[in-house]
Amino acid sequence: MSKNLSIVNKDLKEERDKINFNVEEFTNWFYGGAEKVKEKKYIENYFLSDKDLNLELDTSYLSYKDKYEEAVRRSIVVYKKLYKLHNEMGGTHEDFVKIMENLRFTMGAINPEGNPFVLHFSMFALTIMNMTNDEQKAEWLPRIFNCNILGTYAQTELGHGTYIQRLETTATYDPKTKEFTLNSPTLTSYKWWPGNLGHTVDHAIVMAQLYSQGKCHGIQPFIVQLRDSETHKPLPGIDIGDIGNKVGFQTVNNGFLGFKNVKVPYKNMLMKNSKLLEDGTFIKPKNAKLNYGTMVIIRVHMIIDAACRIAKATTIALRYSLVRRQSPINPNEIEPKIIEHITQQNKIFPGIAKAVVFKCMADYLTKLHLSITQEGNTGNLARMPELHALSCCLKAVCTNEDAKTVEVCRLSCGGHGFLRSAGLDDVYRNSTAAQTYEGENTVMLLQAARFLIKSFNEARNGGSLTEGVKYLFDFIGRNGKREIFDNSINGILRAIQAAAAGRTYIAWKHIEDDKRHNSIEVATNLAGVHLTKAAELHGYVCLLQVGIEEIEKIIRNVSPALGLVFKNILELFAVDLILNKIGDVIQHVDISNEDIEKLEKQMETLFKFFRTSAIGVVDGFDFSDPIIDSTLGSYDGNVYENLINAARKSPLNQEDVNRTFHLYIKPFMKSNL
Ligand SMILES: CCCCCCCC/C=C\CCCCCCCCCCCCCC(=O)SCCNC(=O)CCNC(=O)[C@H](O)C(C)(C)COP(=O)(O)OP(=O)(O)OC[C@H]1O[C@@H](n2cnc3c(N)ncnc32)[C@H](O)[C@@H]1OP(=O)(O)O
Ligand SMILES: Cc1cc2nc3c(=O)[nH]c(=O)nc-3n(C[C@H](O)[C@H](O)[C@H](O)COP(=O)(O)OP(=O)(O)OC[C@H]3O[C@@H](n4cnc5c(N)ncnc54)[C@H](O)[C@@H]3O)c2cc1C
Repeated sequence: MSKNLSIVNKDLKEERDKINFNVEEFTNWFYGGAEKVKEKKYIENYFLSDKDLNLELDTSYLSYKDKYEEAVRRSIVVYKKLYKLHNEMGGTHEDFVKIMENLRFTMGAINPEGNPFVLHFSMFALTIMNMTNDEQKAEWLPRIFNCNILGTYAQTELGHGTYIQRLETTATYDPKTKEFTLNSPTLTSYKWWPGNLGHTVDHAIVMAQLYSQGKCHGIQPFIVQLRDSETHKPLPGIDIGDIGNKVGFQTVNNGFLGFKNVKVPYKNMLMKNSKLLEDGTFIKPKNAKLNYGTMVIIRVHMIIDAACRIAKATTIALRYSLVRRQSPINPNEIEPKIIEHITQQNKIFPGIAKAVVFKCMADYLTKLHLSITQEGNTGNLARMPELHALSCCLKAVCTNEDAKTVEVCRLSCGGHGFLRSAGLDDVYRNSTAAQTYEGENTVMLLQAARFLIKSFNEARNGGSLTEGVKYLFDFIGRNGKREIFDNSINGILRAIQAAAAGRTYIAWKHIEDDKRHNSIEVATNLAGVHLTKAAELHGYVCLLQVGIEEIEKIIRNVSPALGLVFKNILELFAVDLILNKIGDVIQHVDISNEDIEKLEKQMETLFKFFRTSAIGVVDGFDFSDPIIDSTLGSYDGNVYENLINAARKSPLNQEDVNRTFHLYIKPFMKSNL
């Protein structure tokens, strides 16, 4: 399934013949074991081989409306099959999640501009699973699971996305009727952005300010029916629609929603955390931020999405760079594969390393999330802020890197990279959307910085710190002296830690100085640029630290040949990182010009070693051709044939003379102006 049967381009074959490790072993690591790879391939093939999907149709040429309708049609084909497969597998919840997780990437090939049901199968279902009491679970989960109702997560409004405390939608409780009345009191209170809301779903989790007994109790989640179950017409008092064309996500059907005196029964307020008694008495949750839980889960999931987008983009860029020839390096020699230009290696190899390190981080964060959630279920919420800060920080750093890397990959494919058929445009659009949704990245970094500043104060006062920020103690312990650089992987980690701690100190000092003339909030705002830089550096510390720990474990468990590749990848990530952050490092680390030159030389040596392994690693990401969906990145490397074949499918090429010639061009040419 994953390899097509055409003859492989000879340059690419020659590269593959030189691979000196077992690609399958790498694939098994990337997907969590041979069994999981088998499962992934089976699920992929199960869906993608279905002729009813009509994947031959290039939806990018369709109109906005036709794109949406085709996306809905294809999704229904997929979801019907999903339920069939789920039954065949045994029908457990774990089976369902297994299929969903594999389907995430397959879905990208089926609906490249987004899935009109994604919110139902993620945020809507997860919110009901995690924020309801037992009765509510019993009422809603079967209907959600069977898709008798379809839902989304409606939080963001026209006026507020970031500062959710100031959302304006109101839900006013009347104990006499035991109902809430939902209203959108202003234009800016209209819900705006929720995925699948426009014309697809009939229910939503609505985040609204709860008013009871004359008081506002902050934002709470409500499950609200929006459309009639038979006719799909908006229910009375509901003003709903699609928000229109966007930079990407064209078929996600993001919508707007206004309420005018919409009645919602008492039982529809999600009551796992906050509670409202029938008489209208409000009972606060143990931690008000528990209502932000679904966002945390999705931020954790977004790290693996970023890793996979980078993996896909680098696969395309590298395969293309191994078959494209241009510009002789020695004037009298034949034109080399463009990968021989060292600048091309510099564009692509660090990206491949990032995909691997981000995957390590995604695994780590998923385990951490599970363990902190289990603690939470026993009533221990102590580590919630740590998870919140870490997930915000890494969501921002990984999606920023993702968007940057995908764009560099596009540039590395020259002109052909600008073609839609190269397959990089949808990846880029999804990457850049991820920089904004689930928390705008600057805002996410500022949340992480809050945690850093708190930890810094804790460290100064001799308190205790969580594992991930213990490096702040080292900085304080050095008492103003700089960290001495040593050119080992741990030396690089210590240098990045020193830079992160140093920048945290600068931000902290900025706040302390400004506090003398301003409120703490104003002082914090004035230190904002330093705070975001500190949080970003902290994100890189986490990535490198987890990368080192995880890759050391991996090396102990894989063959020596693959172990060397992992070592090479880790060093590539580390050296690329320190060279990119050298300005911050110089400020806080005793590093000489010779050290920097050595690092630059080391990078060249690392490239040389990675030159032969790179194709094995990207093949090991194991994207099948339908998933890679790229004229430049297919397994066979027949890029020129692919390009001309794709061009011939342009709707304009289906006739040799377009009617505009007779309608406009010819009369214009004959008019003598
Ligand atoms: C059919 C059934 C199927 C079921 C199967 C399910 C299986 C699923 C399998 C896989 C699913 C994965 C699928 C993944 C695909 C996902 C695709 C998604 C597509 C797109 C979705 C996009 C969705 C959205 O965008 S939704 C909207 C998101 N909105 C935001 O992110 C808003 C950002 N703003 C905020 O989060 C907050 O406003 C804030 C955190 C920035 C600030 O909040 P605040 O004002 O209330 O706080 P303060 O600034 O006053 O105080 C900060 C204080 O609070 C602490 N804090 C904040 N948040 C938390 C938290 N979450 N936990 C703990 N603590 C928190 C913080 O630490 C600060 O503490 P201090 O001590 O410093 O005060
Ligand atoms: C593709 C996509 C899908 C989405 N899907 C959903 C969905 O399903 N459900 C849903 O509810 N929402 C959804 N959203 C909304 C999304 O979560 C918000 O757009 C996002 O949280 C950012 O909020 P905002 O639009 O209010 O930006 P703003 O907060 O207005 O940001 C504008 C600028 O102001 C800056 N800024 C704002 N506050 C601060 C601050 N405190 N400090 C410093 N700078 C600040 C930001 O950094 C940014 O540069 C989606 C958005 C997109 C793009």
